[in-house]
Amino acid sequence: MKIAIIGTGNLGKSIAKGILHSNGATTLYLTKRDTSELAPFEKYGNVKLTSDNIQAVQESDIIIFAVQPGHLAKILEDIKGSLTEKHVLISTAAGFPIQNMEAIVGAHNYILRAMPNTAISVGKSMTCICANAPGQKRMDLAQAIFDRMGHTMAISEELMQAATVICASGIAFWMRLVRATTQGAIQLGFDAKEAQELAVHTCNGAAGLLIDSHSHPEAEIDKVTTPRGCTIEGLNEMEHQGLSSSLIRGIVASFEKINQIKQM
Ligand SMILES: NC(=O)C1=CN([C@@H]2O[C@H](COP(=O)(O)OP(=O)(O)OC[C@H]3O[C@@H](n4cnc5c(N)ncnc54)[C@H](O)[C@@H]3O)[C@@H](O)[C@H]2O)C=CC1
Ligand SMILES: O=C(O)[C@@H]1CCC=N1
Repeated sequence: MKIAIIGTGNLGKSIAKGILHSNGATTLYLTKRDTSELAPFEKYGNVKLTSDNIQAVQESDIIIFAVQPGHLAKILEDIKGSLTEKHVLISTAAGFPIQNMEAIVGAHNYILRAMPNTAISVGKSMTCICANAPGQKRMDLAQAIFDRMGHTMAISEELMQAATVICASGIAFWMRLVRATTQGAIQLGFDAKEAQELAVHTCNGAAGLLIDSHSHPEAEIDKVTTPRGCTIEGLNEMEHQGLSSSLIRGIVASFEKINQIKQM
């Protein structure tokens, strides 16, 4: 599989690492206006670095656009003359609708949007994907690529903004919860390194319980909460302080913001 990542910044580098660690590409083009920062990728034999987007497109089958939304239209204009029927276009640009891509390159192309998160670099991204009508024929291919780097879900485009908040911004939200747990553990006597280890692996275990058993969080909570015990005491105090409410309000605020700053 010949893949190009157009615009290898924060997310593009994470995707590149995920593809390389999952052996997901025979050739991987990474483009950036100044490629010097991408030098660490040169150690991989199948990686080619270039600032020439047209060359990367011509020599690849799957094109992943990981540029800021404001740069995408110009790049699509630049490369549209090099597109052939083999190309599958996948954009990660938040808030740049498929319709706008179609208006530039043509609605006959396979056009998809993917919203991975930065955990793609360690093969654990939650990636939501949607496609235009022709692109539906390439959904399986796109899901196969991103499934190698985590978990995927096909969604309708109208939910892409919500998916961005829950999955992409969600990494930051979960990090803050882990940090708060770590701070609590330090207050209880663990050193910072131990505290983070405890927090991270407990978080991983909680997610693992839900992923493997498909059970409901409250069912797992019921198994832990001894009547008159310490867990329910802590949980109820967290809720008195607004834990669930603050998370939900934060998610809604994030969603309102993304709808203000993005086009769709
Ligand atoms: N899923 C996620 O977790 C996240 C997604 N995003 C979305 O992903 C996209 C990329 O975000 P970041 O990686 O944070 O941005 P970034 O600014 O770090 O990376 C974009 C890269 O594109 C390069 N670039 C700009 N114009 C170019 C051109 N003409 N040719 C080649 N390269 C060019 C820039 O030099 C830069 O390195 C954005 O649309 C953003 O909305 C952003 C952050 C997180
Ligand atoms: O914070 C943001 O606006 C971008 C989109 C999703 C993650 N980062």
